[in-house]
Amino acid sequence: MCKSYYNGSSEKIILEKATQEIEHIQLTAETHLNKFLAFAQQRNAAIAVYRLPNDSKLQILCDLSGGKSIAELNLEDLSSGFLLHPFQTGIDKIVHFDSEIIAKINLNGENNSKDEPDSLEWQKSPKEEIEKKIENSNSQFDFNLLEKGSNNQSTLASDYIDMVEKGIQLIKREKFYKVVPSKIKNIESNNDINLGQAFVNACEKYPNAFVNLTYSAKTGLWFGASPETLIEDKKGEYFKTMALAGTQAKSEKSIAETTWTQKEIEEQAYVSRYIINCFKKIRLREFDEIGPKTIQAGKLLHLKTTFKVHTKTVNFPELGSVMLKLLHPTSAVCGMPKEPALNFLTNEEKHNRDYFSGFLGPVHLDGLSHLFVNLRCCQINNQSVTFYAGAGITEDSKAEKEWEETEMKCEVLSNIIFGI
Ligand SMILES: C=C(O[C@@H]1C=C(C(=O)O)C=C[C@H]1O)C(=O)O
Repeated sequence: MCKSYYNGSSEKIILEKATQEIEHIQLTAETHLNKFLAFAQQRNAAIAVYRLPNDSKLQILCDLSGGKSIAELNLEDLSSGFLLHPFQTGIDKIVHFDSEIIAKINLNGENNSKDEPDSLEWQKSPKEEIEKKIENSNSQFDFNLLEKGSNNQSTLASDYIDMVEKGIQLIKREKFYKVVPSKIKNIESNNDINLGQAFVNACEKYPNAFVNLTYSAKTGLWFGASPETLIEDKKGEYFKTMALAGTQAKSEKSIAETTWTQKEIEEQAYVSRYIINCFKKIRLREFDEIGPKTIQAGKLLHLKTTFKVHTKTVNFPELGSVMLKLLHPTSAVCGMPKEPALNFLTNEEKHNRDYFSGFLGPVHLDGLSHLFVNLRCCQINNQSVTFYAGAGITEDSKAEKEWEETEMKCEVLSNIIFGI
């Protein structure tokens, strides 16, 4: 007869020990992210980490081939993945990361404690061996291997103010009605940024932003927390876009009590009008228009109008792809009319906007393509970080105030990265 040595209390101890061990190997979101980023850099892979607005999951997408450059964008032709598009069209910098590996990290609900483990879920991976390699990796992302920043001269306040004054003069002479000059701010870094921690902090601080961190040898390392959707296209269901413009610092007043000046109301109305003109070009008349409403993006407030089309009702399955071509660059980041405003920016801005005020986001993932305007972003280089920001100018603009606005916009991430 087989004797059983069952002993309730020792079994309990074994179980407790095993549970402790499992908890020990469960990691925080910050540690998971740092492992993924170091792995991607070492393998020459492309990686996109993002958190959609008001979501509790961090999504990680990795392309072991390092991403593909695309000559001409056609959303319909892309496989499921992540897209990065620069501000300027017609330059060789549109890059698509294929969704070869997909993982999700569920943050621990509302009272997410930084020391509590966050569960990692593998949704798609080519080999178990890769999962193990990432999970067991102890190496760190090496900032010394990044390029030195090419946009390395911060824009001087006096140069920015001169550019804005010049823009106002041209508006008065009716060359255009609105233009959005941008600047860069370069801050030296000692190459010891904790990317995982910065990402998780940005998610907590900006719950309704699209928080994103992308890296590939082709595109470099970019970090952003964008408040602005360019297109949201849910196959067979809906298409959405938004007119976001007008900026003020959040005061003691509640959002409901916030008031806007004529200048900001006009500036945002131009963006709405621009979107409606794009709908007109394709003879689309049926859309919902919600707003303008005041929304909060960290310490800043903006005016936002949402446009929604029920794609099934209007029988326009390629609406997302068509609207994307018409919308970019919108008058929220370029100006109106588009051509003269763009010429002004090309002639006057001394830096290259690169991916700033372009667009980025997941494409064809679970039937959703959600592209955001790349705002409140920075490029992390070897020994420096370059922050980008712009401000919408109309006839009633005050140049010094616009400079202050760009400073506040740079602080969105410089605060997270450097505490300034
Ligand atoms: C250009 C930026 O933001 C855009 C310009 C805004 C404005 O001029 O008020 C507001 C929101 C964005 O559409 C930026 O963040 O750099």
